[in-house]
Amino acid sequence: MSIIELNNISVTFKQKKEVVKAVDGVTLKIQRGDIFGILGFSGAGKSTLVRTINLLQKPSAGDVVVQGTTFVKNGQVAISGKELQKHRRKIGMIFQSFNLLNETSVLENVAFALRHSNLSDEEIEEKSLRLLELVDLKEKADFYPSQLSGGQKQRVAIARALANDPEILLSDEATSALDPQNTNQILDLLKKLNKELGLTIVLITHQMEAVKKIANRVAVMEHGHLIEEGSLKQIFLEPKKELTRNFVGGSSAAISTLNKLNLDKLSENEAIYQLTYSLSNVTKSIIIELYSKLGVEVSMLYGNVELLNEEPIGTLVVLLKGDLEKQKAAREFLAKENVLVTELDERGQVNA
Ligand SMILES: Nc1ncnc2c1ncn2[C@@H]1O[C@H](COP(=O)(O)OP(=O)(O)OP(=O)(O)O)[C@@H](O)[C@H]1O
Repeated sequence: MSIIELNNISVTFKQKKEVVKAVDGVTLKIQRGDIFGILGFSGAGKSTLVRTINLLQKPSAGDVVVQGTTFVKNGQVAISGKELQKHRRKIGMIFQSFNLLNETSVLENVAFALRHSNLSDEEIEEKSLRLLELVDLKEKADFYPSQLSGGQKQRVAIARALANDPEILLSDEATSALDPQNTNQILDLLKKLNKELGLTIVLITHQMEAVKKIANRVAVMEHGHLIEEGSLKQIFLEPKKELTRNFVGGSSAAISTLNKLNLDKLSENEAIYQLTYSLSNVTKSIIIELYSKLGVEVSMLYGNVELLNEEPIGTLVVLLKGDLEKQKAAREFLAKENVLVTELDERGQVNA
């Protein structure tokens, strides 16, 4: 049984005369132990959708079932306030803005989440320190949030979110305000918590890099709709929708490399492609064959191999030189070899 089931969820906001359908008929099943990435640009409806899981947002229509308990049936709340409160404690949540209490210490921030527990003051302190140790921040227990870096603040927020031993953690753009180094540390921590505690994580983000690093399943949202869903590998290597291709194409490292190269405008016989492929599917030296079989000249602009759920995935950005016919033959050859081909412009943006 899925740990989270959203069935045909819609959320409508009415503002004066305007009606905004923030979420439109989304059905989603999340399995226990998943790190489920929900990817989409700002305004796609990700936060609104995820807030229906703990009923911070009541859906206008649809069903919400969490850990086997029906919270909402046909758009109607189906659980008492008291029961909901009990269940909510088992659903941790972290945000882009950390939402810490600035007037209290790090330790008290975590302890605050335990104020309704049956633990004694001593036990609360002990547990809060244990949680801070889990996020590697025990030595900052007596500090105040203003004395911490963004990454450290997010770690306090994570410790607080784990205080009531939740099985689910909702992460709403938790790394969006952080620099790349802190982002990586937080993502590593989330992965560790998933592995060690079996925590199911719903990761809302507009950053493909975050999804790539830790998610095992991915859904893509656009204009309130869920437009695509699959395993990380499916989304990465076989994206079906234009928007998904855009997220996958033009990886941020490739874009930054291309910008540094500062290439001139491409001529008619030139094209830049991002090639993405699983190393286990592509064994031939495709680049050599492009030249030897098809007579297409290839310049390498960027290359990288990374692990996606332990599977090595290659990303190359190449400049191909050849007339239109050769370019077409090259694309067909690559597609036949299980290589995802995305055309980029000279700045690394996806050419629609
Ligand atoms: N309380 C609200 N009242 C009115 N409109 C809202 C409300 N909350 C969200 N919206 C609208 O619903 C749509 C989806 O917003 P939502 O915050 O869910 O998107 P998102 O994908 O999470 O983007 P972001 O990352 O920018 O928050 C937007 O058009 C937003 O303006």
